[in-house]
Amino acid sequence: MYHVKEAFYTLQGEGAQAGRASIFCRFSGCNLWSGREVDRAHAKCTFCDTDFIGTDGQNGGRFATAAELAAHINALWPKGSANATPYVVFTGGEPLLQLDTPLIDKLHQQGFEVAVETNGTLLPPPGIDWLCVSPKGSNPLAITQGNELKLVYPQANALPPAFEDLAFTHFFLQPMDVSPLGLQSDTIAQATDYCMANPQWRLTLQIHKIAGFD
Ligand SMILES: C[S@@+](CC[C@H](N)C(=O)[O-])C[C@H]1O[C@@H](n2cnc3c(N)ncnc32)[C@H](O)[C@@H]1O
Ligand SMILES: Nc1nc2[nH]cc(C(=O)O)c2c(=O)[nH]1
Ligand code: SF4
Ligand SMILES: [Mg+2]
Repeated sequence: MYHVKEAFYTLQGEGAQAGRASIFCRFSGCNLWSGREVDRAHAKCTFCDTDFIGTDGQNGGRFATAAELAAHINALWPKGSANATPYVVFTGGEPLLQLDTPLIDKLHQQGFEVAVETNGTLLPPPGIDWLCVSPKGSNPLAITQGNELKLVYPQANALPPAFEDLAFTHFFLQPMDVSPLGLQSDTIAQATDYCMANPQWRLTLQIHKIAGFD
């Protein structure tokens, strides 16, 4: 049984694929936080910007089989876009708690490229077409290679030099959005300064928040 918080058609807002039309499938649940505000301060990941509890979001629900969830995702992709490769981004919560080979296979059969946004602490199933790893504090990485490493910045226990020799094609700093924490801090300026001083790193901004879409 797959538990999906929400699923929607939008543009990828982050990283090297920013601007690309995408179905986002947000799985429920995470291994680093319960998702409850009362637990945030003591969680293994404390700055999350996302509600991933339950299955009550837009197009959310419980799906008994890979075929059912793949069909649900396929129905959200616009018809008559024959020159674009359909693209689905699995996120969460932590998608590697639920994403499996049968679901990836079904999506490939339907012509989709499959992307994943993960905290990197769990091993992925084979067949993922675009893997984005976003380390969280001192939580050990199980994944040390992929397409992009997207580090939320700054994090006291996850400094960029700890990651810069890993086998990723792209290295991004994403300024921490501290508004979910009720804080104010110029993390965009801090990330900008770091990328200018350390050119291996590129700045990525969350364009969906700037532009005002999901
Ligand atoms: C909500 S997470 C879900 C996927 C996975 N659990 C992970 O952490 O990568 C999606 C993306 O949002 C990023 N993110 C979460 N909270 C953020 C924040 N407050 N500011 C900037 N990026 C954030 C994560 O690092 C990750 O790249
Ligand atoms: N537009 C848009 N792009 C995104 N890229 C990563 C997101 C995520 O929450 O994983 C996200 C999201 O929530 N919305
Ligand atoms: S690991 Fe990802 S989903 Fe889980 S709490 Fe952290 S940012 Fe949110
Ligand atoms: Mg998000």
